[in-house]
Amino acid sequence: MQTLHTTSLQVRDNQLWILDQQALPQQKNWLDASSVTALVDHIHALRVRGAPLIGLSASLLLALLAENGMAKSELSQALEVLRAARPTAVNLMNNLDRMKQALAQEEFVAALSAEALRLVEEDKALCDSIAQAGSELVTPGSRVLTHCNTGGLATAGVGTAIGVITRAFQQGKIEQVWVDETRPLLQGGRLTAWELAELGIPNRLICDSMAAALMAQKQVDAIWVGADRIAANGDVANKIGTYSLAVLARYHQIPFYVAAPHTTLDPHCPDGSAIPIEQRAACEVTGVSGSFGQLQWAPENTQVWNPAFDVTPAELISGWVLDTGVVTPQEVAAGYFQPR
Ligand SMILES: CSC[C@H]1O[C@H](OP(=O)(O)O)[C@H](O)[C@@H]1O
Repeated sequence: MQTLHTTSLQVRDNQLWILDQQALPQQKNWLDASSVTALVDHIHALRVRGAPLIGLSASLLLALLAENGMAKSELSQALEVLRAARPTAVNLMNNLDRMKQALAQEEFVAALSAEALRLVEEDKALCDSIAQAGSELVTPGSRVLTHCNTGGLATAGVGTAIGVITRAFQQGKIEQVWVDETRPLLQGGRLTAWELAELGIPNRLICDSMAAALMAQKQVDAIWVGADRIAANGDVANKIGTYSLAVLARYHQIPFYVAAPHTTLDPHCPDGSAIPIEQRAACEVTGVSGSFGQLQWAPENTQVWNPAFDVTPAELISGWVLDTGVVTPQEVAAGYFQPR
C-alpha cells in the first residue's frame, strides 16, 4: 500500500503506525499498530480514538494484513474482532461493512486496499464539506464552546466540530473557543487545546463544571460537538458530558450543533436508547493518566460509574451539520434520518 499520512495515522513500509493520543501533547510517540491485537489494544486504550479515525485505522489494517498475505478466512475473523473493538462509534461498523464487501471479491487484496484508501480520502472530503456547511451557521464575533476532541486527530481531515470552528476562524468569525477539558480522559484539555494552539485559534480551557456559569454570564454564543452515533430519530451519542451541555444550552437559549459525517448515521438504530454505551475502567475516574503515568486520588476500591458516552435527545439539538449540509429539527421530525 502507498505511503499515507494523516495527523494521527501513518502507513509506511507496509505497516500501520498510530500517534499515541494518550501521550499527547507532552509526547509525540508513533506506535506500531500492524497487528489486530496491537490495534485493538490501542483502540481500547484510546491511543487511537475518535469515531471516524477508529473506523479508518481498522480498515487500513485489514488492507495491510491482506497485502502481507493473510488468508481470506483469517481476514474475515480479523474483521469481526476489529468491528467489536469499541461498541458506540458506528463509523467503525459502517467502514468495516464496506470492507467486508471488498473482502468478498475475487481480487480481495486489491479491493481491500482500494476501499481502505477510498474511505480515507472520503473522510477528508466529508470533513471539508462539514466545515463549509457548519461555518455558514457561525456569526461574526462568535465565542463557541466545544467538548472532547473532534479535530484532525480524530479524523483523516480537518475534523468535524473543530473543522467547522477552524473554517469559521479562517473566515474571521471566531472570537474565541471555550474548551471543555472533558473528564475523565481529558480529550479537550490535552488534545483540543493542543490542536487549537497549533492552528493559532484563540482558546481558553475550562473544567466541565464551569460551562454552566459561562453560559449564565452570556459568554457562549454557540456550542459545537461531534458525534459517535446518530439514531434514526436524531438522538446523538457523544462523549459523556455532551447531554448536560445540551440541557444547559436549551435553558440559556444557546444554539447547540452536532457536526458529523454521514458515516456516523445509524438508521437501523431507532433512538438513543438503542445505542450501546461503552462502560470504562474505574481507574479513569479515581485518578488520571497521561504521558506522566498514573495518578490515583480516590480511596482504594472506590466504586465508580464511567460511561464513555451519553445520549442527547434530538429535541435539544438546534441542527445536525453533515457533509450533505445542515439538517433542521423539522427535517429530523419528518424522518430525515429514518431508513430509506
Ligand atoms: C470526530 S470524533 C467524534 C467523537 O469521538 C470522541 O470519543 P472518543 O474520544 O472516546 O473516541 C468524542 O465523543 C467525539 O465527539
